[in-house]
Amino acid sequence: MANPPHGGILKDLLARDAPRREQLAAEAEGLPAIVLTERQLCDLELILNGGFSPLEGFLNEKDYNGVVTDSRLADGNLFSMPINLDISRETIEELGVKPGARITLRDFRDDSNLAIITVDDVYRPDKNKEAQHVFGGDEDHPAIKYLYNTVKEFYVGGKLDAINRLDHYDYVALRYTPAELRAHFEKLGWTRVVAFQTRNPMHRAHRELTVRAARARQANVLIHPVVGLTKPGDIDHFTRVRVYQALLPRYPNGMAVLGLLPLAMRMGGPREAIWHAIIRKNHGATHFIVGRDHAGPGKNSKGEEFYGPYDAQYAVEKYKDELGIEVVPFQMMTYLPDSDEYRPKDEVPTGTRTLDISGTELRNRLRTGREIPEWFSYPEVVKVLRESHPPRFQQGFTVFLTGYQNSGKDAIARALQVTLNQQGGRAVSLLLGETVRHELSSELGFTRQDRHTNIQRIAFVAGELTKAGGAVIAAPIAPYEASRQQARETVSQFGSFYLVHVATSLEHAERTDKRGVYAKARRGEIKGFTGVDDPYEAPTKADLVVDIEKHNVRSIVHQIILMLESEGLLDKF
Ligand SMILES: Nc1ncnc2c1ncn2[C@@H]1O[C@H](COP(=O)(O)OS(=O)(=O)O)[C@@H](OP(=O)(O)O)[C@H]1O
Repeated sequence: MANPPHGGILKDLLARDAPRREQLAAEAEGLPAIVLTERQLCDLELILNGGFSPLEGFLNEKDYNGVVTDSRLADGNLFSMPINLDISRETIEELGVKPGARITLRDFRDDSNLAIITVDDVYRPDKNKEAQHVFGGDEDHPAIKYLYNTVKEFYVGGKLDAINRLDHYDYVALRYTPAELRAHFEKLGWTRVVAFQTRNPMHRAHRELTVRAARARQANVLIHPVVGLTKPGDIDHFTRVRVYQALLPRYPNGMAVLGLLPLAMRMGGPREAIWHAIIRKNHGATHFIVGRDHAGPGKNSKGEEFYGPYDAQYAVEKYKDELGIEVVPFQMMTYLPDSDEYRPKDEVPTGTRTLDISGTELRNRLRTGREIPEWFSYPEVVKVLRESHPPRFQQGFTVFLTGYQNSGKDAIARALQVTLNQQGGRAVSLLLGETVRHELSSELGFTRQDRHTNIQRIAFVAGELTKAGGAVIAAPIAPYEASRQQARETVSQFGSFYLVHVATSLEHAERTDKRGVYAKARRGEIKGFTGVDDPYEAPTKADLVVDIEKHNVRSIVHQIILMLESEGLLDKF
């Protein structure tokens, strides 16, 4: 038998309401609807499937206050994380959200009606109190930032009627609801299950740790990674799930199961650890591993940790008896090269040589293509990570040239395109101002707003091509600093961005203008022309500044190539 759920009954609302499904679905069509955010959707999924048992809906004020202050629902049950449906004043007024009202909860991805909430109350939370009690109050904390910047002013409490389960299209077979996981354990004859929470790729240390935990308790292992929302900057869940799948055969046959958890993490350290334990208990696990700095958000702007390294372990220890899931605390695992084994840090005799590779170091090695040793990870795991993190010479990049019309930027861009084509290895895309104006921005003029829009369109396309591993050369005038900065931010999400200022003087550009565009502008036939009667804001933070009066196109292209080479982008093909 799997572990009984928190509160005694698994609140599988989907199963409970299945007999009334058609009736509820018809009712939902005629009700006002709230379209849920991504975080709310994650929360809803775990309310509907019983992952958050004993919750049957979003917290009303009484439950919320209890959870915030004492980690307890009004009925006394332990629950450490407030689960709220936040809503703006406008939505309240527009939809008539008031006690007794029934409101449909809708999925923003496909407009499907997922549930109906019967409003218990609508209340304004004390966000300062929530920030302080639940997350520790540090304003750099990501959940506190989210609370102040994104969470709406009011919370709606109320129980739910379930209509549809959320549709997923990735790794569907691995997304077990608590009931499904319980049935699976039952089928396997597992009675003792150690759950392992993770939002990172798993390597040898994690495999050793989970096997050790299971061995000591004669249990099996549930690898239960979060695939909902994790910390920004984490490796995406698609890659991670492929990693877990690659790792699974490294466990003794039949020892471990992989199940995905659609949780929206808050990085709430101690509070989050208790919540995680409750969720795992609901999924049937009997044991739960809590490591160092469990669900911690890293460091604040002053470089300090938000929580003590073992605060999460102390917190779950405190509620051990009523949690009803045995918490397995563990220290960091470290590698002992002389005996070729992993051990928890506190079990390493003093003076013994140890080796570790930090997450940052791993990312560096992936980026540069440097070796990742077998003592650290399995080749099949490394292969998956390398596919998602190609070394620099396979990554995309954007070279963004800016300067006056006829500054030479177009000639440089064309010559650079040819040079990169000669090098091979990447598709090269050329986005000349002229081409973009024709193909993407033909309805735009040259007002500040239109020019900004034009540059952001270029940035969008450059970002997508960079993501796909291409080399992008863009060469609009791009006269405004703010537009260029925003373009840099857009592209940098996907790869390197280099701003090259073609700082040829206006006099030179105008004097050598064979097309007579400047002359037209001077005669007033073109209005608001850059350099004539519209400003060009010279970049303050260009990666390279070149000038066609000082160097010819060939040597400028060479300078750009040397810059790309020094970044490892042209290393080897
Ligand atoms: N008012 C005004 N100001 C600047 N440029 C003008 C203007 N009107 C038309 N053109 C012609 O448009 C081309 C430059 O467009 P860009 O997209 O590079 O400009 S911007 O970055 O959006 O500011 C560039 O075309 P080409 O000369 O063919 O490159 C300009 O000559």
